[in-house]
Amino acid sequence: MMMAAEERSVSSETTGETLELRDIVKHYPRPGQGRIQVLDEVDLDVESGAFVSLLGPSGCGKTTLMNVISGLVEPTEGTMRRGGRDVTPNDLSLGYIFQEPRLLDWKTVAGNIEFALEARDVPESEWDERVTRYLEMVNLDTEGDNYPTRLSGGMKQRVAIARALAIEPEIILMDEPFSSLDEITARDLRQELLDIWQREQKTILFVTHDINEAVFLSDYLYMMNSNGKMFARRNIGIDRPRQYDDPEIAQREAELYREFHEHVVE
Ligand SMILES: Nc1ncnc2c1ncn2[C@@H]1O[C@H](COP(=O)(O)OP(=O)(O)OP(=O)(O)O)[C@@H](O)[C@H]1O
Repeated sequence: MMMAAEERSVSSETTGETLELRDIVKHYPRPGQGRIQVLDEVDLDVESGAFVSLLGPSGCGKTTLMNVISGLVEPTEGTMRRGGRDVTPNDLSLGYIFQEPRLLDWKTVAGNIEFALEARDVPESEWDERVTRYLEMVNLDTEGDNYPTRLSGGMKQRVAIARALAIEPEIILMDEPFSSLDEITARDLRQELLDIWQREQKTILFVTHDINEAVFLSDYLYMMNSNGKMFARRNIGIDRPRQYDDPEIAQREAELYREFHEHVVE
């Protein structure tokens, strides 16, 4: 049943403290033009245990914002806080999944996961158990000795998800992870992702420009305009488990699309 957006609290299990971004500004130098502003005083709350989506038109600064959270990009201004304290990306337990799987083709599937575990200083004695556990979780337990070049696009993205989960992060950043896949595969993976999110009680921040995807997946979503300004935070307010063909999904998508369209400067 749909509830008024403002009435619904976020997630059934919130286990920790909210990550709060405040007044994040990012300027990039632009040769011959001084600089461009990509993020304009962005505020964002990622509540622990929540599935949060970030929706915005191409080039508005979504990836830049994810990179600020992960530490790949230094913000020009702004703060990240958690539990009343300033935090840096190094204080956060983060996994990052990109649009492309970014696997190492010369390593096996298991080797790719071990590579990530080694980089995070996970003791080698734990590698086998983690590789097995997370490959099973994404239904690839028979592929550990295979090489990425022999896998389909959907299977590669599953490996990328297993690799991110294997380091057991608290927060998973996902930047349009399913946008290069066909819709059938993407639907399967979205469902798997939701199953994992609920079972493992992860916090997910998910970038997309697909409103239907955001509505299907999220507890709440943020909307950005082309000028890098965050103009709305909206609860989805549809009970889980959700079905793609549920008219409530289509109705919420239409409402949010109208609002998004009104604000996005083309
Ligand atoms: N390192 C950089 N140096 C200069 N400009 C950059 C840099 N990275 C991104 N930009 C510019 O910042 C703007 C925002 O880019 P960003 O990748 O964050 O947008 P996005 O919303 O993720 O786009 P998309 O949806 O197409 O992936 C773009 O105009 C881009 O050209």
